[in-house]
Amino acid sequence: MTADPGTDADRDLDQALALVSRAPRSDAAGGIGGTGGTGGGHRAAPWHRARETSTRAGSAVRGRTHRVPLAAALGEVLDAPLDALGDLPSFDTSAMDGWAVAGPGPWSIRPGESALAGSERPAPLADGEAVRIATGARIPADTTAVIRSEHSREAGTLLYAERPVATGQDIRPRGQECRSGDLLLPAGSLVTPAVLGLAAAAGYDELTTRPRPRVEILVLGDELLTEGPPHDGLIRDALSPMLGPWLTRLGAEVISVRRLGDDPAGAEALLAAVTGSAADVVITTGGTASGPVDHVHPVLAKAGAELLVDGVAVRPGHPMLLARIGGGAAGQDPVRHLVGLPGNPLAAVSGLLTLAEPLLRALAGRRPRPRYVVPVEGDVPGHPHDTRLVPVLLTEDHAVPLRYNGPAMLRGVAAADALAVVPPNGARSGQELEILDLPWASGGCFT
Ligand SMILES: Nc1nc2c(c(=O)[nH]1)N[C@H]1C(S)=C(S)[C@@H](COP(=O)(O)OP(=O)(O)OC[C@H]3O[C@@H](n4cnc5c(N)ncnc54)[C@H](O)[C@@H]3O)O[C@H]1N2
Ligand code: MOO
Repeated sequence: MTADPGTDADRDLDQALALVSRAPRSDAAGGIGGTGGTGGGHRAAPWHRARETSTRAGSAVRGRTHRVPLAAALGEVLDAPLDALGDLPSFDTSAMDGWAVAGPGPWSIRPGESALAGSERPAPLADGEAVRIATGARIPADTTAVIRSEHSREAGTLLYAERPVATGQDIRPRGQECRSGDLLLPAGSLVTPAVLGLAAAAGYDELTTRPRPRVEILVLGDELLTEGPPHDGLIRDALSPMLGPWLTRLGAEVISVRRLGDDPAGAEALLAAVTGSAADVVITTGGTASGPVDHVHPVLAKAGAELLVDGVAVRPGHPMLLARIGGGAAGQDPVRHLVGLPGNPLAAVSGLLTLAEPLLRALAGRRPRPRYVVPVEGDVPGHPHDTRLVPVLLTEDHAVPLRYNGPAMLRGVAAADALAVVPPNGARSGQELEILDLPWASGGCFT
């Protein structure tokens, strides 16, 4: 933020800045975040608690719903149960290529006729009769069994079984998988490719789902180049190319990515987004600490935002924050959240996994990701008070920490499968560490 504001709006913002720099940071989150300053103080939220707060914040928002064609529902969550619209299979079906037979053999072959999948139902079988049938074809009335072609022998007009024949064998009876009205999947299920297949098999053309949370990304900073090598104290913007696709992989709909300067116009644009964005979540990068032009906190104060998390006891990324805007006393205004990611690129990744991911999952109606642990290979140094998130490669049975894991570095995480959660004071070789999979490594890419 620069001095010498020219307009009323600039002056307002400047006053807000002055207010915030005099007063201790809001503690409105009931002690969740703390006064923080740059967020790394002793009142920063413990890492697990910050994630829980984020999940709770997302779960508290009444979700939107929409009805969409099957393909558009992929990666969203069902808002209504998936009930069987009819019986499945909807008719008695042959499970094998072979013969439909009635009664004990040998059977006389019905000449010139085959029951094929999708074709009309053949005439009922008389006792002692056999008709050629294909997998998926409708079973003629009065059939007692299907005999696989490789278990049968034709001799002239007669058919012989080469194995004992059990009544009902290789017939899939109508309703074997479900009866009309059965619950196939409860509301809250994630629409995976398998769910799309099931929904189609059950006859659905559309599904009612929770839409993806809309995200707007605001990259703050004057020192950022959009092309070419870094020069003259200017650096490349590493976050714009990374965050959009990453958030998409986390299940968000990214509606815009904008760069804002550190000048009053940038602060005004930030305020406008905080108070009026069409997004459910505004994600900012940079400007979270206490530098002379760090204006995220002052803008949030001016917008009357509630700081739910203001600093997290995690390295890198401790100045990250989560704020709630709107909602009103009676909950009449739309609720929007802001996740403030620190500008250092690995610190931004840390904030993405700590605050943005749990928030987005909850807003999308998804359950928190299951926790799992893997033994670490080698001792890992810890921070005396804070959790560390360390990029790791996953082998069959170990997490192998990677070098180049400093807050300003992406070299480690770019080669990583996951981040390991290292408790305060570090971990001994073989100790089990919680693992946060990166979305492309965990196979969740269809979202
Ligand atoms: N007095 C203190 N200063 C700082 C503290 C502190 O506790 N006390 N914390 C440090 C830590 S830790 C972090 S993390 C950063 C957070 O800083 P900000 O969120 O305010 O971010 P900036 O100051 O804007 O930038 C920090 C750093 O990151 C670079 N950056 C910013 N945006 C991008 C981008 N899009 N692509 C690549 N690199 C980016 C920026 O140039 C700076 O080098 O604060 C410390 N300071
Ligand atoms: O939180 Mo900062 O990430 O240590 O650079």
